Parts: sequence; structure tokens; C-alpha cells
Amino acid sequence: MVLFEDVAVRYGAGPNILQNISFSLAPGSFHFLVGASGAGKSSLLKLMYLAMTPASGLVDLFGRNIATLRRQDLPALRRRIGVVFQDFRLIGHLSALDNVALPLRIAGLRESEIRKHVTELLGWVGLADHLNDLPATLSGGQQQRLAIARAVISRPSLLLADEPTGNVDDVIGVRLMYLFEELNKMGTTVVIATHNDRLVSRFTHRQLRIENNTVRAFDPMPPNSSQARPAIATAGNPAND
Ligand SMILES: Nc1ncnc2c1ncn2[C@@H]1O[C@H](COP(=O)(O)OP(=O)(O)OP(=O)(O)O)[C@@H](O)[C@H]1O
Repeated sequence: MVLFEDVAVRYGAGPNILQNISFSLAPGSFHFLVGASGAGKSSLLKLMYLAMTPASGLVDLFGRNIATLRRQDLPALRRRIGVVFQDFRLIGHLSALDNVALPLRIAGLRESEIRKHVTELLGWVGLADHLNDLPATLSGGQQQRLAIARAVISRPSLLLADEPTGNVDDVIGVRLMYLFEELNKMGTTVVIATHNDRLVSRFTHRQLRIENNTVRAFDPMPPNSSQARPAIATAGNPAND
């Protein structure tokens, strides 16, 4: 599903912000991406949602080397990836319902089906009373939940979320995690970038940790231990999707 081999990342002519990155994410896996502020979590996600190419090394998504993709291949690949951006990127002139409906409209679903799915999901994330509201009239936490609903509505193969619980309290944070887990049970590969150690420690998902400008995969913290165990070899089996 996702394969990194000896990848380095930099912006323009600057130094490498990440290097020697090798890991793979098996289809259907669930990982937290953790690391200090500025460590490179958002940058790593950018490679996975095709907003950046590596300075060197191989990034392979769904069996395709992202450095050699043709422009016309991008839309189809991007449709398989749901992204929750740190700054939400909601469409300001569309209502909550229309923001979430957009991916389904692009996919050509019937309007009655779209309404049913979108209304149900917005109810689930606690926005049932805000279907017709514009994003600017919603609180930060409500906008975040709207961004999550938009990212998951079309059941992407790969869901990438950048600090998706950054603007909500712990109760809603855990509820959103359950939503990601439900999606994961239906087959979506999930990567959640977060600073929230409390949230991470409540779940037993594997971790990709950014430290010293590189990424290592760890198994979840075992009970009765203060240290997570390094994973053996990689973060999953090599991509077969
Ligand atoms: N567009 C850019 N141009 C130049 N440098 C950048 C750019 N975006 C990020 N960086 C640099 O890359 C490094 C990693 O940034 P990144 O946003 O990926 O970290 P992060 O772990 O997601 O941080 P945070 O948790 O604070 O969001 C930082 O040193 C940052 O200054």
C-alpha cells in the first residue's frame, strides 16, 4: 500500500529535514505518526498524499512510484486517498452538507443517496444541527469534525489525518478515533499524525516515530512497560495493493 525506501525529504535547496526513511504500511494497517513539533510529520504525510516528491529514494503508493507519475494519473490516485488537513481546507462558500457531499457528487452518486450518507455521517460526528451552516460560522472543533467527515465519506483506501483531534476535547477525540477505527475495520489503511500522547497511549496501534530526522516503526506500548518496543524490520508487509 505504502512503501518508503531510503527516502530523503527537503524543501528547495535547504538541508534534508528527513533522511534514511524506510518502512512499509500493509493494506488495512493503522498507524500513529508521532514526533515533536517541527519533526516532519506533515512533510511525511505530504509525500503520501502526492503533494511532494522525495529528494531521493523511492516512495511507492498503491504499487506506483510517485516520482514517475504522469500528471493525468494523479486525480485517480488522489481519489483513493482521504486527507484531514491540519488547517481543514474547507470550502468557505459551501454549507457543511455540501462540503462533505462534494466527493460523492464528483463520484456521480444519486442526490438522494448523497443526502442520506452525508446526513448520517454528520450526525455521527455531532454536526446534525449544522448541516446548512457555512464553515466560518462553526467553531474550530466543529470545523475539524467537518473536515474529518469530508475525508472519510467516500471510504478512501488510505486515510491520512494531520492532528485530527487537535481542536477537540478528549471525549470527542476518542469518539473520532472510533470513527477512524470503524473505517479501518472496513479496510481503509489509516495514518494519524498527532502530538497527543494521551490519545496514542489509549490505543494499541503501531507507531511511526520521527526522531533525529528519520522514521522508525514501533509496536504499541505493552502493558506494564514504560518503553515502546522497536518493531522488527518494517511497519507492515510490503504493499500488495
Ligand atoms: N513549505 C516549507 N518550506 C520550507 N520548509 C518547510 C516547509 N514546510 C515545513 N518546513 C520545515 O520542515 C520541517 C518539518 O515541518 P513539518 O511541518 O513537516 O513538521 P511537523 O512535525 O508536522 O510539525 P507540527 O507538529 O508543528 O505541525 C520544519 O523545520 C519546517 O520548518
